[in-house]
Amino acid sequence: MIRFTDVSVRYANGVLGLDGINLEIPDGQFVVVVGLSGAGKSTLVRSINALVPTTSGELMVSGQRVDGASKRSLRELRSRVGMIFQSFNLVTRTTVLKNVLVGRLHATPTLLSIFGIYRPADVELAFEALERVGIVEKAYTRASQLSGGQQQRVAIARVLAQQPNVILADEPVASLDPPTANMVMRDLQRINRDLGITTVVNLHFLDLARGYAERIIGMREGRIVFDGPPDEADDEVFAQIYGRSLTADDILPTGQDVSNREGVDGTGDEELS
Ligand SMILES: Nc1ncnc2c1ncn2[C@@H]1O[C@H](COP(=O)(O)OP(=O)(O)OP(=O)(O)O)[C@@H](O)[C@H]1O
Repeated sequence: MIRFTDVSVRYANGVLGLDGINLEIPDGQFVVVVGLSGAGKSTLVRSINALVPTTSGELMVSGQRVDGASKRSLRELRSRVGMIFQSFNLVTRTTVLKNVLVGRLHATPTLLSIFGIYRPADVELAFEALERVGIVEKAYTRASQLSGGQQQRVAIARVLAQQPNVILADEPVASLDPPTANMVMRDLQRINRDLGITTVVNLHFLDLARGYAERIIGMREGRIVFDGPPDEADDEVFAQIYGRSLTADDILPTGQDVSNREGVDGTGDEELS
C-alpha cells in the first residue's frame, strides 16, 4: 500500500509541486496519472521513491515511512521500488544482459560487484526478466543497437530483476511512436497482472490512460482533481482535468488497434515504426 496523507512538495524556487495530496494506492493496482504539463505528475511519481523529497505530510510505502527516512532506509526502499524513465537510462555501450544485471546490484556483495562478477542465480533472474518482456534473444546485444521500444523493454527487465513490489514509470512512452508506446504499455500491464506489482505510470495521452489504467488519477496545479476508473474518465472529465477542451495532440490515434493485435508483444522483433 502507498499512502499519502496531506503531502506537499515545495521546490527550492517556491513552486508548489504537490499541494496537500491525500491518496491511497492498494497493493497490486495499476494507476495512471494524467494532467497537463506542469500539473505535478512527475512530482507525485518521484516522491514515492523520494527522488523528490516531500516537504510536509506523511508518505508511507509498504509500511515504511518515506518522508524523513534515513539514507539506509531510503536505499532499502529504492531496492523495492523500481523506476522506469522516458529516456530509458541504459548504459548503451554494454550488453542488454549487463544492463539488466544492474537491477541485482542492490543484492550483490560489494566485492563481487567491484569485479563485475554476477552470481548464477542473479543471471538466471536477469534472463527470466528478459523473457518476460520478450527480448531474451537480445541478451548479448549492445543496448545501443536496439530500437527505442526494445531499450524501454530492457529498462523494464532491469526493474523486474530488482524483484520490486512497486514499479514507477515517469512518462515511459513519451519518446516512442504510437504502436511501440502501446507495446510497452501492454508489457507493463501484463507484468502488473501476472506478478501483482503495484504500478504507477504517468502519461500524457488520454487514450493510453483509458486503455491500460485500472484507476486514473487526474492532476492539476499539484492537486488531485479526478480519481476513478477509466470508464468514468470521458472526454468531459479530461477537459476538466486539463482545464481546456481536448485537442488531437492529447490522443494517440493508432492506439487500441495495435495493442489489441495478437502477437505484437511477443518477440521484441516487431517494432512497427
Ligand atoms: N526541480 C524543480 N525545481 C523547481 N520547480 C520544479 C522542479 N520540478 C518541477 N517543478 C515545477 O513543479 C510543477 C510540477 O512539475 P512536474 O514536473 O511534476 O509536472 P508534470 O505534470 O510531470 O509535467 P511534465 O509532464 O511537463 O513533466 C511545475 O510547475 C514545475 O515547473
